[in-house]
Amino acid sequence: MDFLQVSRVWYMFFNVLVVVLCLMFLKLFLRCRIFPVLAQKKLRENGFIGPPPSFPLGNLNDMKKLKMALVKVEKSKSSTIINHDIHSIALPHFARWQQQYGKVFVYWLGIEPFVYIADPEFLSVMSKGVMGKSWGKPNVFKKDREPMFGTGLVMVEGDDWTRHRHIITPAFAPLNLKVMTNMMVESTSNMLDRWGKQINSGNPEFDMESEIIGTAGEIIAKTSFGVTGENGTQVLKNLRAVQFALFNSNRYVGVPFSNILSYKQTHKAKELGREIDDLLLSFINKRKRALVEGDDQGHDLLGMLLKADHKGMFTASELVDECKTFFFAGHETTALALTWTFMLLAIHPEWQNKIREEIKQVIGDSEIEYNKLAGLKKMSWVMNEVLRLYPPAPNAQRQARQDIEVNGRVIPNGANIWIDVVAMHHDPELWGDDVNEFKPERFDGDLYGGCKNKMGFLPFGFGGRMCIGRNLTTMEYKIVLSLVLSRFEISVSPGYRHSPTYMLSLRPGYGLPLIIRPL
Ligand code: HEM
Repeated sequence: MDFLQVSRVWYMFFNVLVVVLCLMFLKLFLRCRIFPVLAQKKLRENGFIGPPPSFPLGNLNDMKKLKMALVKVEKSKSSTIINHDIHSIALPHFARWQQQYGKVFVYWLGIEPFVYIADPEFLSVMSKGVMGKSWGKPNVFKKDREPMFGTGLVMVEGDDWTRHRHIITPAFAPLNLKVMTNMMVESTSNMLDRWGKQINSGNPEFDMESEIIGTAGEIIAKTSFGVTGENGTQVLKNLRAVQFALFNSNRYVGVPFSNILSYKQTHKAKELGREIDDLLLSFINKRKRALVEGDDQGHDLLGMLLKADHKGMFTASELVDECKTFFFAGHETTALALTWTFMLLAIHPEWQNKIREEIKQVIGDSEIEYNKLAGLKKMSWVMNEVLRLYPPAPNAQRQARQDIEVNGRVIPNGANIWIDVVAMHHDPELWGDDVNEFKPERFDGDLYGGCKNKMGFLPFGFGGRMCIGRNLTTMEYKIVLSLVLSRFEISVSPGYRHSPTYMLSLRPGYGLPLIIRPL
């Protein structure tokens, strides 16, 4: 090849490279600038306005500033005040924007538009025309939370969602849950014995949040995939570490190339995710072999799925994703429902007594039996009231996979939807003037607690995608609460600082120190 030929090849290569780079740049420009501008125009034409976004952060900076301002105000306040009017404390940006733009508006996470909804009437009309399988889950979260949920039930869409939901639903049937009673009693009793020892040694103060999260983690690992012992500890450790890497950091979800900015955490979460997958996969394979040999005694959700799944409806990796999903969707939510319950009962000893009385009547001195739990009616009111005031899942999310018309306005295909459950649960127009008071009796004979619109009370979401684990949660809630209140009385420690904080879920910002005394 002479010099002329070589330089011609280089010239062509260079030209191709320039074209490829230009195409890549064009694609990027379209995705990051043109499409968001077009989406904003379309939303505005349909009457959806909101705080003006900037490029590339959207409204993330405003959110941060409002949060910082709140932290300053909070620091100047007395720490002893426990106020249940928490919307502007936990979600100050939404509270502020609601005052300016009403109960439906648009805000931006980076280049992703979110239609914010705190109006149950709007929500009701919007969701009427869309079936469970036709809803999307925001792609931006799907990608971000891949190590936690993979393509499990929380994230899957379309016909795949119908298939997953259809296979999984029977695993949560009452007969299957019944056999988990002993697993829950055992883990809770171990925790209470530990408390007894600590109290006897002269220290009656406990951080209830971490106590309950530890026990709920153990319970969900046992009831979901039967993991105990050393394997169980390792899986639990990794699962928590993934969550920590993803959510205890200041990440810019929705901002182009944000993964590079938070490369360390994202990479760590992915690595841990892969380790969890390997651990669970080896565990699942072992269980599959045991099942074939007629030797699987697992009364957990995985056991139910494996038994129902003998025709191979789920692949091994789908089973792994479902196990992770059960853990992440079910562990902290249940733990937080209990944690907030203990806070509320600690400041309302009269309700501790009422429930204790009910436990005596319904369960007496006998062992806890699944069939008796339904008789704990007042406890159900308390659970509902806690989920209303402090919903562990403070929002529900969707993504439109088609244009959706709501009262003549169109939510365009691709727009994300953010339903603010905390706002609706604290809206005096829906609940009346006593909206921010702890009044479990509002649920006496009324599943919606007197809310003026049934879509205004959504602790477990709505429509076909409503939480599949709500019966499991109710069972665990009642078992743990019955065992704790039968042995102990609780009060708030002077060290408690009331600061409900949004961190994917709604949790106490500084833990929940409580004083526990044997009865
Ligand atoms: C207090 C406890 C719990 C709360 C507050 C809660 C709340 C929620 C909410 C708000 C949703 C979204 C619904 C929607 O988008 O409309 C959901 C979905 C889901 N939850 Fe729960 N949950 C709890 C416990 C559990 C438990 C114990 C499990 C399983 C072990 C579980 C598994 C799931 C799954 C798999 C989904 C996705 C359902 C689907 O998209 O088809 N949850 N939950």
